[in-house]
Amino acid sequence: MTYQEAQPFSVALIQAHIEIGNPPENRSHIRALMEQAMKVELKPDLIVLPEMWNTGYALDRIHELADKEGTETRAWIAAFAATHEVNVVAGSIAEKKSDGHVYNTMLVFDRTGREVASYSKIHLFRLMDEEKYLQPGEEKVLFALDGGIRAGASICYDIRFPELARSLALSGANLLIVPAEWPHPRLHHWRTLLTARAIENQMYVIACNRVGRSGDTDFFGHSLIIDPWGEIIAEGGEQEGIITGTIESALVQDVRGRIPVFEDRRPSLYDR
Ligand SMILES: NC(=O)CCC(=O)C(=O)O
Repeated sequence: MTYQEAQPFSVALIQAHIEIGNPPENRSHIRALMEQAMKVELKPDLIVLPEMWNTGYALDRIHELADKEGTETRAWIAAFAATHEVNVVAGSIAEKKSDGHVYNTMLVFDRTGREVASYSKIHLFRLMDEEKYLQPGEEKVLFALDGGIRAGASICYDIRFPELARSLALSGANLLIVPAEWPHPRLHHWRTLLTARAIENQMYVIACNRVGRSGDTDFFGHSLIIDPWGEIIAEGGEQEGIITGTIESALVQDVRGRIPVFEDRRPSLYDR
């Protein structure tokens, strides 16, 4: 299927609870929610999962729990995508790569089950000790969905670095996808930063956050779909659920035409 600019593209965000350190339980739970998402009246064109959904932040056991070269996740998500003919941004998983390090990695599959991209989080979050256990990725990643939607990858803490989203937009992204495990008390930061990334880059932002308690941390959900004008199209509550919305990438060109931010940039005057 090839995406046409004026064609609505429907999205389902799987705002799930994640069981710390229990990949088999998380796999079957996430799969059940994905099956449920395929049964809604408006069949999604894209499913998005939250961050580190296989293990949660079980960082002290992450070398033992991480998916070895993402083999298991790749197999079942690819089969799901092909069976249901749906694009899947498989949030992110703890992936142990062949270099022996564990990465926080996003995997992306198209409707035929072909893997079209993988992105490892480049900014590790010290407040949750990521830098002690994980290896950062070293490159930004863009990918196309249905041949017409150009998406940029970003994972959770990455959204605090406007340089990344701007660089993805300058490279052609009209949509930013953000899997997350973002907890209280920073709901205000979450909503504000995501909205700012949408407004300043005049792009859609789709952000899927987990819910539930892990240790003494409360994850608040509030998954968001934000349009290029900064309007919130859909927002989850604090309970588990599937958040749906529709995007039209023609709106990106419309907003960029209304306020010519990209034409008015003065990069020669900025430090970087
Ligand atoms: N998993 C994360 O990267 C959390 C980021 C976060 O909570 C923040 O405030 O930034």
